[in-house]
Amino acid sequence: MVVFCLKLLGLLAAPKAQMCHKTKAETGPSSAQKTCEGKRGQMTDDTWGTIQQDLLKTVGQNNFKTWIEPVNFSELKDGVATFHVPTNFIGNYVSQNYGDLILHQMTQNGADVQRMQFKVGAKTPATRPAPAASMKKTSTAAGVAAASDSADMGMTGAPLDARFTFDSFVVGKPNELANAAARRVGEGGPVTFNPLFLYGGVGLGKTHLMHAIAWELQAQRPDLNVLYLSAEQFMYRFVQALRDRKMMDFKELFRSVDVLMVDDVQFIAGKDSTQEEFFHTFNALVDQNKQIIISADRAPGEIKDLEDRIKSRLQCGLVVDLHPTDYELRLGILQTKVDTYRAQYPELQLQDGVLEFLAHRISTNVRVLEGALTRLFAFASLVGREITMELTQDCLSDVLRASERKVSVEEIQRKVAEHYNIRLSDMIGPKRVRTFARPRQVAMYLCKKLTSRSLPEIGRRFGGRDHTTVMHGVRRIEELRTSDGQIAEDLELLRRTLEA
Ligand SMILES: Nc1ncnc2c1ncn2[C@@H]1O[C@H](COP(=O)(O)OP(=O)(O)OP(=O)(O)O)[C@@H](O)[C@H]1O
Repeated sequence: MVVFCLKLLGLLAAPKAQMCHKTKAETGPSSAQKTCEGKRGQMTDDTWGTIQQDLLKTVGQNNFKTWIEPVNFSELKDGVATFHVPTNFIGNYVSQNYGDLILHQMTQNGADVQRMQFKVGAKTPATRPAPAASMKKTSTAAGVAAASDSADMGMTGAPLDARFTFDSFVVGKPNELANAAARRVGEGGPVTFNPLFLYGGVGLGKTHLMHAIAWELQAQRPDLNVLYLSAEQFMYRFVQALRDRKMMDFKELFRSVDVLMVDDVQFIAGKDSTQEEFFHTFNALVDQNKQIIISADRAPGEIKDLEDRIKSRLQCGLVVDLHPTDYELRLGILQTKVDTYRAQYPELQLQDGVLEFLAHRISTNVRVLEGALTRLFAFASLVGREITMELTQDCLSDVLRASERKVSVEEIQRKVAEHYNIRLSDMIGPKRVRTFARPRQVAMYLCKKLTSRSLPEIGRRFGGRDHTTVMHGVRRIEELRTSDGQIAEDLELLRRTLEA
């Protein structure tokens, strides 16, 4: 029988980051290990305490404090040992580096353990549940699959991450509209725009905002049935219902929600029958004036292999995008994160200028930015040193290298030509009319600012022009940037597109 209870509270059981540590022990402890067991399968907090003491001896004080101490044993059930960890990063690190060791110690202490999983969150959930996994992000940095939440979630939605709330979402110019729209929908008032369509590049906060809306709806309108799931999960449910001949149940379930939230809708592109079902679900809910919230990595019209009728439906409501982060937003996010880290690592000193440096240098997505900061704090704590510029460059050299801008002259020429709606050949060609000359100068200016090419090199790429022509062009745009609002706006937009 299908479970009809979609109340958000019922959807919140599984963790955000379940990291299964599968090792050779998955096939069962060795016979030698089995013989040394006392009470088979027993494992208590005390046993974990004993194991921790053993681990302390093996890994040393510093590693122990950083990695093992924050790990809390939760339960051992059906051969699966569950631990709670404060962050994904710690869970992944422990799983990768100490997984075998912990498993070994547990077996030595008589525990019948075959597998371990690390869940982010406190051991005993407070009013809010422990951070939970969304179906779409099932793999972890440890390269292991998430636990089988997909198998046992029945017909409920994906759990929510307790960290993804409006309170923890830092608002800046690039995301203020998306944030305002999300907040409005989160109030659960009369449906004004349907659907709300949020889109943006990787790691810019789409999922964070979706979860924040769901949390807010839960607080403001506990009477509503809210269903949050990824498009992948929607497809999974659909296929399962087809297989089990339970399509009526499936339809009824999806049509009985008050708010349907589907994350990463681009996933269903090219999947014909899933699209068809999604289309019918969508229409049925809109007809009943039920709120739909969708996220995707691009605008509806730009999702390839998505049927036109779906594209047009998705465009019917409010379409808002999360722009690539700017420097101020990145700095704001870093400062907010640092405040939380200070509680976790009170002894750590952070030199002035480090956050500004990171906000300047890491211009990719927020996930990368967060990851860099987490690594930096963990590293500084391990080596017991102040976070200086030098330590930052050492510790994050790979991230910093990967984030170096690699915009090419050709890319700039193409984007600028597109922006001003002229042909590429006219931009590079000899014509001097203003319609072509100004975009050409803008492109030269951006080449100078965003690439490491010299003036003569740039000149060569612009139809063999002399370096003095390039210099003149760059200077002219520099002047116009302060006196002509339109040029300033064009430059900002182009720079953002090129750096995205
Ligand atoms: N404005 C913000 N304030 C605070 N944290 C943010 C912000 N934007 C993104 N983040 C954080 O960055 C990480 C990535 O965000 P999220 O998962 O929401 O990205 P996404 O847009 O869904 O990416 P993807 O396309 O990969 O699914 C999350 O940890 C999220 O909390």
